[in-house]
Amino acid sequence: MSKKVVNVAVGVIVKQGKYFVCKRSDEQHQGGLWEFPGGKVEVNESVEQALARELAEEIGIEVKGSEHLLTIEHDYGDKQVRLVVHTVEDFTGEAKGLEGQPSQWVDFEKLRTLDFPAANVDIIDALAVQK
Ligand SMILES: Nc1nc2c([nH]c(=O)n2[C@H]2C[C@H](O)[C@@H](COP(=O)(O)OP(=O)(O)OP(=O)(O)O)O2)c(=O)[nH]1
Ligand SMILES: [Mg+2]
Repeated sequence: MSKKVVNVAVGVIVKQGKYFVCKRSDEQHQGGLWEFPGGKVEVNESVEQALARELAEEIGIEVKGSEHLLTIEHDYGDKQVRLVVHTVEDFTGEAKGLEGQPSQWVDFEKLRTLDFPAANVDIIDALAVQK
């Protein structure tokens, strides 16, 4: 039987050339690493709906528009994920960690030095190409 794949909506929030990242808590899967905010797509929800919901819940912004960047399938061994990554430049509100998670705005040079889950290598590569 093939393993269940968890669909995750991920948002790369960009403002004035900087990227918003949050730190995953130690208890979470891939805990202690930086992430682009987002979360699991629920049943009867589109990726865009999940993205808007998760970004409202986790960082308090309202997404007005987003662009698909790439989709990554990655098997962590204990969990198989499909990250559907969107770039979000069109939003209202001030991004902040609403769930107590550390967060920061970083430029690309800093972004590439942060510790992310392994699947995120492809996201950083895609952003490097865009620049
Ligand atoms: N949000 C996010 N998840 C990522 C990234 N990279 C990566 O491998 N993941 C993985 C880690 C998790 O296995 C999964 C996302 O799950 P999540 O913990 O954010 O899901 P969620 O917000 O719905 O939270 P919960 O229900 O687990 O509390 O995707 C990333 O950049 N951002
Ligand atoms: Mg999440």
